[in-house]
Amino acid sequence: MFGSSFAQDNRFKIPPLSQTAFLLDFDGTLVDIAPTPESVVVPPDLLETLTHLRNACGDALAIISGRPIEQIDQFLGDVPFAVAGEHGVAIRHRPGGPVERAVLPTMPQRWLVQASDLLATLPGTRLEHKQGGFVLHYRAAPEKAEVLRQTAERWVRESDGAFMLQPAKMAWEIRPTGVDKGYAVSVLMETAPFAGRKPVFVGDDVTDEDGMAAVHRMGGDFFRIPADFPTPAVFRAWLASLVAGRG
Ligand SMILES: O=P(O)(O)OC[C@H]1O[C@H](O[C@H]2O[C@H](CO)[C@@H](O)[C@H](O)[C@H]2O)[C@H](O)[C@@H](O)[C@@H]1O
Repeated sequence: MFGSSFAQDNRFKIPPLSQTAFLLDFDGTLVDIAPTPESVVVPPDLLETLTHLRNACGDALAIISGRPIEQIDQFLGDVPFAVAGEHGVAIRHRPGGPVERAVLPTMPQRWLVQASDLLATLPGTRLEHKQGGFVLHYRAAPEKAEVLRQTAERWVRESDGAFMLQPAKMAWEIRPTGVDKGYAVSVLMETAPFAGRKPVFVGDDVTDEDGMAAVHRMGGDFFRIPADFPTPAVFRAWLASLVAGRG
């Protein structure tokens, strides 16, 4: 029902696809949130929709994720043209191109050891290691959120601004300060095929707000799940309606 009303709703009006650049978050936006990072399911028709979208917008399709780029590759293959991972730390401008990594502070290995030891005592929690930081997941043990937050805050405090605590969905992430999703959007929008187009960012989480702020500064549009699209499925239906010419 929602899908058939996009064309009538001015909130969802965007420029012709030939003048638009799409910068899309992954978890909770393109795909539904799953119990664990690796159990996410890419719906069969999503790859087809994104392929049509990329063709229609002259390759100006990027995924801007908190995940490492390699994980996005595992889920989406070479369907997106550009990928930014780890909240903007890593950027690949084109398929098969080099991954550019921002030069940022190195995380003390001691934190990782301490995190690993702590989580071993907290059933239901899990540690996700990234190149520049790590995530403390508590989706299966929500009662552990507070103890994990307090511990993570101590690490961040002792880093004297070099690292930050990123609130995430049922998780806390320790990540280096200095770049964010807004940085990734700005960098990508400087070069072809993105430059000169109107950016559209879609996301669902706190980390996406930097991307939204960046496109807003550039005169672009942003949409949020669930405020604009109640679920990733409705967002996917909007994308499908765009490529079908009904957006
Ligand atoms: O920026 P995103 O592409 O949205 O990635 C954000 C984080 O997503 C993953 O964690 C979240 O999604 C999992 C799968 O649905 C879920 O199990 C977990 O509770 C969520 O926090 C991923 O694991 C992180 O690395 C990303 O930063």
